[in-house]
Order: sequence, then structure tokens, then C-alpha cells
Amino acid sequence: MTTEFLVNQIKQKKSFLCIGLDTDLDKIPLHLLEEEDPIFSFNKAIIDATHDVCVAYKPNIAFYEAYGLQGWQALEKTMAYLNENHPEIFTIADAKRGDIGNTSTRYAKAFFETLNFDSITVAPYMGKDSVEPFLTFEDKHTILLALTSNEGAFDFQTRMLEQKELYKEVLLTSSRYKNSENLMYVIGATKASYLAEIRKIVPNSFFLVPGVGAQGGSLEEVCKYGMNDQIGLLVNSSRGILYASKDEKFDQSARKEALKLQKEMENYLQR
Ligand SMILES: O=c1ccn([C@@H]2O[C@H](COP(=O)(O)O)[C@@H](O)[C@H]2O)c(=O)[nH]1
Repeated sequence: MTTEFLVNQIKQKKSFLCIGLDTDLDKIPLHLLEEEDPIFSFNKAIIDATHDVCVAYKPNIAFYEAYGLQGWQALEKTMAYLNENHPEIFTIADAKRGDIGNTSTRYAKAFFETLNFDSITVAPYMGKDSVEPFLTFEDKHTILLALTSNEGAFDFQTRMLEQKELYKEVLLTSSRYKNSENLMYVIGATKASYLAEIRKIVPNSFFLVPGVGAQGGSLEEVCKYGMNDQIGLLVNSSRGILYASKDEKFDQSARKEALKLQKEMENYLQR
């Protein structure tokens, strides 16, 4: 998917909401456990109830790998369902991959070609030759971890490296990579106050912003400091939407939470 198409979707739907499909068998409604494929049944119900209020879905791959073959098959079915029924929705494999170039190419093929995701999250730690193989795929996006939402982000990412924080170096250096127009960045909603500085370094890039909802990040602050003239934001909530209730009407409870965020977003888009 092109960035232009994504921006149009955001404008049409008045939403830059990304719903994280972090499906956990210990948290889904009990009646679904009797189904043949509870993970897919849950995902399908969530997608059916929310696809008109969000522009992206982000399955975190850990939640699928944790269930072995059953989990991987549920991921494949979820992607096939999305690509067939909602090709206009941007899909993100939250996989945090990256390796020597030869191996990164195989990761890229797995997620961009075999599973047909529009994007993948990648760790920058191994540098240019580990990231560039992802960037060669046309209309596919590589979302580099820059300043993450967790407390441990302060262990390394904000450390000074020759008078510059490491996350700033990641932004600057990666923006010079070949095909860097295919780069986006992960910036945690819990670090919203950093966004003004970050925008100075990468004014035109899209940010995937996890951390509203369960992690307590502020959507208002994210929009205040992070929005650009092309919106430039995909704000993710996973648990806050998926597990809004555990009863028979879990999908409608999820919709209600998603709609709340979409309405807030609509408001910020009008400002
Ligand atoms: O910095 C990061 C990078 C990724 N994540 C992932 O996003 C979701 C957040 O889930 P919530 O339930 O809304 O907290 C999850 O998949 C994380 O692994 C992140 O939180 N922060």
C-alpha cells in the first residue's frame, strides 16, 4: 500500500486508529474456546465489529508464535481474511525482526510476500545492512524501533552518543538509508513529549505510536506534538480494545472502545 493511499483512508474514515490483534487464549471469552480455531474466531469477530473505525490492524507475532503451528495458522487465516475482505486496511506485522542482510531478506519475504503484510516492525540495532533488505520491497513499509513505549527505553535509547541521544541517531542515520522513503518509526505514546523534537528530525515520516489504553499514554499529547500535515500517525491500542469485555457481546464492547478513540481522533483531525 502506498503512503498516499493510507493518508486518504485516514481522511475518509476520520481515524488513524490501529487495533493491535494481540490475541491471548487466557483473555478471550470462554465460549470461543469451544470453536475449532478460537484465535481466528476472535480476530474475525473483532475485525467484523471494528473495520469501519480503524485504518490498520497490528497482530503482534509473539501472540501467534506462542501457540506453535495452531497460532501460525490462525495468523495466516487472519491475514487472508483481511486481504480478501478489507484490502484497504493497512496491516502491520509487529515482529521486531532484523539480522544480517541475507537473513533479513528471508524475514522480508516471509512477512511481505508469504503473509502479504503491508509493513513490519524492525529493530535498528544491527544497522544499515540489516534494515535495507526490507526497504527494497515496493509499497511495503519498514517500521523501525526508535523510542519505544516501555520503561527500558531509557536503558539505551535516550543515552547520549557524541552529544546526541541514541534514538535521534537512529532517526538521522536511517533517514539516509537507500529507499528510506519506505521507513516509518515506532515512537511510544508514553514518550509523547519527545515528539516535538523528533518531528524536527523526521518531519515527513509516519509514526506507529503504541501505548495508549493499557499503557496510559495520552492521545491528546501524541496529536499535539506528533501530527504533521499528512497526519503522520498511526496510534495503536491492543488490550484496551480487545478485552473491553469477556461476555457474549465482547465484539460490541471492543467496537465501543474503538469508536471512543476514533471520535477523539476525528476531533484532533478537525483542529
Ligand atoms: O514501543 C513499543 C513497541 C511495540 N509495542 C507493542 O504494541 C502493543 C501495545 O499493546 P497494548 O495492549 O495497547 O499495551 C503490544 O503488541 C506491544 O508489544 C509497544 O507496546 N511498545
